[in-house]
Amino acid sequence: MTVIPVKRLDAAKSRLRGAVAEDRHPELVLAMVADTAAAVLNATTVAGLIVVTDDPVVAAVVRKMGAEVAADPGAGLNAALRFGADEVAGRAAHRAVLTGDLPALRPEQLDAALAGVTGRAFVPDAAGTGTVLLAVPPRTPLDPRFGPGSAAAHRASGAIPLTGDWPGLRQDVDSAADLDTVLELGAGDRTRALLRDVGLSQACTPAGCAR
Ligand SMILES: Nc1nc2c(ncn2[C@@H]2O[C@H](COP(=O)(O)OP(=O)(O)OP(=O)(O)O)[C@@H](O)[C@H]2O)c(=O)[nH]1
Ligand SMILES: C=C(OP(=O)(O)O)C(=O)O
Repeated sequence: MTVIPVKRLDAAKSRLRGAVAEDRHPELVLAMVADTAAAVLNATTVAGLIVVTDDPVVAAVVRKMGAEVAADPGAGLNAALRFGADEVAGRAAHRAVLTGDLPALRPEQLDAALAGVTGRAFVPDAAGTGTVLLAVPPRTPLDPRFGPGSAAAHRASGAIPLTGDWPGLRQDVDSAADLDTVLELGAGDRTRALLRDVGLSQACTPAGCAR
């Protein structure tokens, strides 16, 4: 089972504000969440998805896609993750938590990363400082340490870093520059459509991408 935490859309991705017009910001965040969720739900090794959120729009969209929704306990990101992981304990071999800002995630990249989970393990983000995925086998506490410098915190807590050729999995979107990168990697349909709509899309050919 996989868990994705999502902040309320009016508060989410504050560092990304300004990348698109203010009134389109919630749509962009939602599109990235939906593309992340779609990739997770299409992964063959994932038994199901639970989204921990207090946002009614996010809840409605991901439910329609086939995810379950749990209310955010309201005590921050790691509390939301612990709560989500507890909700699915005993329902699957492995539990994985994933950030909701991975619009270029591909199901096969998630499958490949999860195949390497033999103990408590994490996937650092592309920058190497943050974390995009933390996973545990049965009966192992999740002990999430997301937040600034989380890759070092997960490593220091004994989690095994997993690295592989998983560019879509590792590329989270925190800034406007990250949007360019996910477009180059190949963002999911919803994110690409939104960015095209606001004039930020790229035209890609086998020779490369150009604005
Ligand atoms: N349910 C829940 N999700 C959270 C919370 N804080 C962060 N998240 C989610 O955790 C994931 C990773 O968080 P960040 O990359 O820091 O995203 P963010 O907090 O929206 O971004 P900034 O406002 O720019 O810090 C995203 O999917 C967020 O929506 C929280 O308190 N509750
Ligand atoms: C919350 C995190 O993401 P970011 O640093 O990308 O905000 C994290 O890496 O723990």
